[in-house]
Amino acid sequence: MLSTVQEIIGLRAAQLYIVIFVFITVCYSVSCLFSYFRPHLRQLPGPFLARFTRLYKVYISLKGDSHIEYQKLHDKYGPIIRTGPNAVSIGDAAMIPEVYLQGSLYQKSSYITGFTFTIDGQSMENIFTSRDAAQHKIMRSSVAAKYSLSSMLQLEPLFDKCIPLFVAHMDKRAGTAIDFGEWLSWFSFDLTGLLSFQEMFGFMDQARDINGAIGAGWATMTYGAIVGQFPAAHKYLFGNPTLVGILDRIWEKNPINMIQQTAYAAMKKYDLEKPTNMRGDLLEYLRQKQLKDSTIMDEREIMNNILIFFIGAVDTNSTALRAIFYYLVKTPRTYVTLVQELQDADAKGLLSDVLSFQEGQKLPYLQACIKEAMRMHPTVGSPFDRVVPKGGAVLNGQFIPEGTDIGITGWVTQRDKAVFGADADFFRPERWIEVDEMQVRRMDKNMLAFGLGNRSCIGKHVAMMVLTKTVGQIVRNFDMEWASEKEEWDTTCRMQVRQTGVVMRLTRRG
Ligand code: HEM
Repeated sequence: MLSTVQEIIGLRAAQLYIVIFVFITVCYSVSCLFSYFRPHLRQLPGPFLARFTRLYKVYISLKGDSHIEYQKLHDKYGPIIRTGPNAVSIGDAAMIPEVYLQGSLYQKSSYITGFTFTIDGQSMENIFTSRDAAQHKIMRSSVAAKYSLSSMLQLEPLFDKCIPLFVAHMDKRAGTAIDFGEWLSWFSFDLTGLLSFQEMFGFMDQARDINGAIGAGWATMTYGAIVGQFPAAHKYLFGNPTLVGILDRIWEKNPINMIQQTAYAAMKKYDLEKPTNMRGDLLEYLRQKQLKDSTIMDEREIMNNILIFFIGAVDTNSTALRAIFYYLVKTPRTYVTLVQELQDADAKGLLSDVLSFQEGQKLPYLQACIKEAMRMHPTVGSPFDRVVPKGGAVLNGQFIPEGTDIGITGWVTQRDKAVFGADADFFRPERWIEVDEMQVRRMDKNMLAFGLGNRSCIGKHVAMMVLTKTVGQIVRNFDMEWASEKEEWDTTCRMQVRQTGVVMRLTRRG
């Protein structure tokens, strides 16, 4: 083909390559120039490179510090900045209601494209990735009841099986320095298995990342963060069932396979045993739903829901737990206060052997520590992008054209000194307790830890149960100290902000 073209136009190979290169360079430069001058966006401040190309966002994603970068950018350029040819970041919580609280008016942008799963040879949208308002509504409402608070309380006996196991593992290692951050990941994976289909994977028992599942989950985050900038590429990469099929055969032990295979085995077991007691796990709910109406919940949809439960829960819960323990240990005064609250409640006979969720909810300092750590370290580090609807929007007096990706990150709004006070950069749980309701509401309006609106976190109740019960039970039993040679942890943002180097020493309290 190439040689025919050469013959026709009479060029040598080298000359032809130069022509192709020049042609592509000119096209790319022209499209960059168009991007730069995009009406209404060109007057917005922001980093120079971002005006031309999406590669700026890829660059800060790969650098791994976008959670910090967005803070710096807003400090430098103000509340509305241009972060891409067609992307804007907002740094003022006053604009949260416009972007996130208008039902489905502002649809999710394509930043989540890379997070679809291939199930039985078919690439499927899920609750997190769906950008079609009607499809998302059906998906979300079909499982909403299971994620409700009352339904989540049925899961409590499963927590009470897993948390004592975690405590026992900590007992075995008491007095030695351990990578507590890793342990939280292993605990979270095992717990999620129990809540999903009553099976633990054995991460805690083996004290290792089985099949490299947690590491591979992180690689998926990196893939998602980059492909989110070039969503059209996804269908040729991990959104391509043929490619995924080949990879699955070469790499049998990949984590999604591992979860799927364990889930299929658990489904078979469930069907065989036909349990009549209310087990409370997600699989039971989905199977029962399917029995009532298999058009809403077919076999693939069951697996889709199980996978999103895992992807939604494992890393987010462990990241939040790491943040809470880190800030408590690094601010010893707060650790002592929390121990005192737990001991006082214990002395009054208010606590069960394994702290119940309801008991934990009645401990104001515990709840304040959780909220404050999630303020200091929101799990998601990049803005949750939405698309400006038809007709455009006026934000802070600035017209933003329709089709623009627009987003806000909690890493900016949750450190706003005008709202949280001059000490907003410090962990101080008391800020949630010592003020009146009006100030709490004011601070809550800046909080994006679980997102807001119709795309906010559906798993918030599960998460609050994990955090309340786990933190309460560990702090109740152990003293903890920082045992890393390094003074600080390391944080890397690939959409989620993961921490490494959380080395601690736990000592059983007498
Ligand atoms: C501390 C733990 C957690 C944090 C901080 C967290 C955070 C978030 C945030 C910020 C969003 C909104 C993203 C956006 O607007 O684009 C979200 C959505 C979501 N989360 Fe969580 N999450 C946590 C735990 C969980 C758990 C335990 C589950 C499942 C059991 C879960 C499942 C989901 C799902 C399915 C969505 C998508 C909802 C939708 O688009 O309708 N999350 N989460």
